[in-house]
Amino acid sequence: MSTVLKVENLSHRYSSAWAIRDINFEISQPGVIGLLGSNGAGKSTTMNIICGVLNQTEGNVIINGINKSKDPRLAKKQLGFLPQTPPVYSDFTVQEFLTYAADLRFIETGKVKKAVAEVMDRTGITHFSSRLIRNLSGGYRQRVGIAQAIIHKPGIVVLDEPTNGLDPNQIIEARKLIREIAVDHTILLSSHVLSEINLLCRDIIMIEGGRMVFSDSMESFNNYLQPTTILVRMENPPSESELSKIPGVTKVQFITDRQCRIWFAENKPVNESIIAASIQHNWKLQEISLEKSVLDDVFKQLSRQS
Ligand SMILES: Nc1ncnc2c1ncn2[C@@H]1O[C@H](COP(=O)(O)OP(=O)(O)OP(=O)(O)O)[C@@H](O)[C@H]1O
Repeated sequence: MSTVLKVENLSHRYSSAWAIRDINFEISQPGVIGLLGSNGAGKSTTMNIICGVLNQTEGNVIINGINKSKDPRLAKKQLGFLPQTPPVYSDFTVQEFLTYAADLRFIETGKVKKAVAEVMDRTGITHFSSRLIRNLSGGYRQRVGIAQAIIHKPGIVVLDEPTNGLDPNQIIEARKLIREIAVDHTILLSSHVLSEINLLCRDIIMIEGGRMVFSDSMESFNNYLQPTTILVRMENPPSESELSKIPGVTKVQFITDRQCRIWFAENKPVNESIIAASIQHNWKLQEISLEKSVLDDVFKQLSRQS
């Protein structure tokens, strides 16, 4: 399948410091690709460059074979963008705003009406077509934001933290819509929340401190996450110091009277030793489960390796 987006040696320097250095990746088929990074990692800078809002200091962005620096207008035609704050005008109705967006995206005048109707249907906002955007809920405003990003049927859609600021129900709805759109679009979606990327994305690109530290399938990322702690619940638990004596245990912390979290040395889970000790001392084990690394630990591990 042909490459939809290629990012080559991308670096950007704001006045005082480098925000991103040497980012490289290639995306070639429909689906959602996650751009994961903590706050300040460089996600927005990368996305703003890809979408032509910012010019990179070094490197290339090639969209559907078109180099963004050489032919920005044609490159932009291949791309839809929803920035962190939806670029919607509160005093426009949904229909007026999308008609305006169609114009900005160079859709031929005779085809605008149909494009607006189609995209409202696709994003589930037809019933609000005459409503002022200022009177829409955050979730529907976000739908309008997504609609303007796909109205011209671009090859790639870039969504910068699209579920940020939405309530839990709106988040579920937004994810559903993103999955639907991903059936025939390639979506690059940023988030600082691993679980969000995990739920939505086929592949993951992770940046930290402006550098790319991981790029592979979500499946191999999940395999990479090693368990580092065990959550244990016992009806008759021993003291913290007694648990700490089990070989391999590095730290014990009680969360409630009967539940504790146990840390162990890297790659050496101590679950079997805990089960054996519980039987021996009648601690009455009720629950034991391995917990995978928290995102901060993953960032640290991957950053160290790069
Ligand atoms: N206009 C700017 N001028 C100077 N430095 C900037 C500017 N915009 C961003 N930066 C810096 O560049 C780095 C990357 O910022 P960026 O906004 O791309 O990160 P991010 O991963 O999108 O973070 P967030 O999730 O908080 O938006 C940060 O250190 C940030 O402080």
